[in-house]
Amino acid sequence: MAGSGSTRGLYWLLTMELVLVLSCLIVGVIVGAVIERLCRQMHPYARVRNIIVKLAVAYASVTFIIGTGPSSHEGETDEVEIWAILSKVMRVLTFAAGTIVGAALQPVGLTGGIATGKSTVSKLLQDPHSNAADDIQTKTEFIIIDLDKIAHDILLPKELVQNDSVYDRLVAEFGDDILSKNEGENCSIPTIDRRKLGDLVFADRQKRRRLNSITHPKIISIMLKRILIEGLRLSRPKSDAKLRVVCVDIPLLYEGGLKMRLLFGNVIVVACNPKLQLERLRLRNPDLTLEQCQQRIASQIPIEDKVRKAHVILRNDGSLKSLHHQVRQVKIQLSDIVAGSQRGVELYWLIFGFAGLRIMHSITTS
Ligand SMILES: CC(C)(COP(=O)(O)OP(=O)(O)OC[C@H]1O[C@@H](n2cnc3c(N)ncnc32)[C@H](O)[C@@H]1O)[C@@H](O)C(=O)NCCC(=O)NCCS
Ligand SMILES: Nc1ncnc2c1ncn2[C@@H]1O[C@H](COP(=O)(O)OP(=O)(O)OP(=O)(O)O)[C@@H](O)[C@H]1O
Repeated sequence: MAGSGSTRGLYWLLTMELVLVLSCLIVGVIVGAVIERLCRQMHPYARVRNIIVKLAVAYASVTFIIGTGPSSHEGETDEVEIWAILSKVMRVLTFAAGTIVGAALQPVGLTGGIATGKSTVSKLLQDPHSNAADDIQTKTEFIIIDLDKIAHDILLPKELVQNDSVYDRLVAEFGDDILSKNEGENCSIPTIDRRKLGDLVFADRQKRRRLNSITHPKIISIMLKRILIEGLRLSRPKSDAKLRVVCVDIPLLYEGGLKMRLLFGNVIVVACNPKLQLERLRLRNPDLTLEQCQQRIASQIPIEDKVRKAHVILRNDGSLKSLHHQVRQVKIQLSDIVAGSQRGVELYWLIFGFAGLRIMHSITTS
C-alpha cells in the first residue's frame, strides 16, 4: 500500500512538473511575440530602449520561474536538491525556447483587393535588384509566403500532397461537377478545375462560406508552419543577408478577423481605385465575364476599408515605375523596423544568462 502511495505521489509530481514546463513554453511564446512586436513598434534603431525592455523582461521572467515550483531546503537529500535544480533548468529552457518561437512569429501581412497588385508587389519585394543602394536594406532578405499558391496546392488529390489535401472533402461537398474532364498531369485522378469551382462559389455566398470553412483552416496551419520555418531560418542555407523579413501575401487578411489582425503586426495594403481594379482584373482574366469580375470584387471587403486599417499603403493607381519606387521606400521602412528590434540583444540569450547566474548563485549558497 505504501509503495502504491509513493508511486502515485511520484506520478503526481511528474504531472505537475510537465504542466509547469508546458506552461513555461506557452507563456514564453506569448512573451517572445509581445516583446518582439513592442520592439518593432518603437522608433527604428531604438536599440538602447530595446535592450532595456528585453533586460527587464528577462530578469523578471527568470526571477519568477526560479522562484516557483519545487525548491531545495536546508537538510534535504542530494536527490531532492538535484531534482529542484533540474526542474528550474527545464522550465527556464522551455521558456527561452518559447520566446524564440514567439519572436519568430512576426510576419508582415501583404493584402489588398483582388487584382490590385499584391503579386506584383511580392515580386518587387523579393527582387534584390529593386533595392536602393542602402547599407541595411541590401542586407535584408524578403521572404514571401504566397497563400494563393498554398490554396492551389491543397486542391490537389492526396496522392500528390498527402495530408494537406482537401480534394476529397471538396468533391464530397460540391460534387463531381468541379472536376476537370482531363486527368491530372502527374496523377491518374481528375483534378479540381479552379475555374469551375470559382464560378460556383463567387456566384453564391453560402457556397463560398462552405469552401472557406474547408480550405481556410488548412491554409492557416500551413501558413503558420511556413512562418515559423522561415522566421527561425530553418528553410535554406544561410544567405548573406543579416536581416530577414517574412511577408505573407494574404488576400483575405482583414476578412480573417481578429486572429489574423493579432498575428500581423505590420500590414501593407496594395490599393487602386475600383475602376482600375475592374479594368486590371478583366485584362488579366479575359475568360471571366463582366458580371463574374464584379462578383469576385464584391466578395471581399471594399478596398478603402482595408486602406483605413493599413499600417503601410501602396497606391497602385499609376505606372509600374511609380509602384517600384514606392516598394523601394517600403523596403527601407521594413528593414529599419526589423533592424531596430533584431539588432537589440536577444531576449532568449538574456534569459539563459540570468538563469545560469541565478542557478549558480543558489547552488553556491545552499
Ligand atoms: C475559388 C478558387 C478555386 C478560384 O481559383 P482561381 O485560380 O480562379 O483564383 P485564385 O486562387 O488565383 O484567386 C484570385 C484571387 O481571388 C480572391 N479570392 C480567392 N478565394 C477567395 C474567397 N474565398 N473569397 C474572396 N476572395 C477570394 C483573392 O483575392 C485571390 O487573390 C480559389 O481561389 C480558392 O480555392 N479559394 C479558396 C481559398 C482562399 O480563400 N484563397 C485565398 C487565399 S487565402
Ligand atoms: N501599376 C500597374 N500598371 C499596370 N498594370 C499593373 C500594375 N500593377 C499591376 N498590374 C497588372 O494588374 C494585374 C493584377 O495584378 P496582380 O496579379 O499583381 O494583382 P493581385 O492583387 O496579386 O491579384 P489577385 O488578388 O488575383 O492575386 C496583373 O495583370 C498585373 O500585371
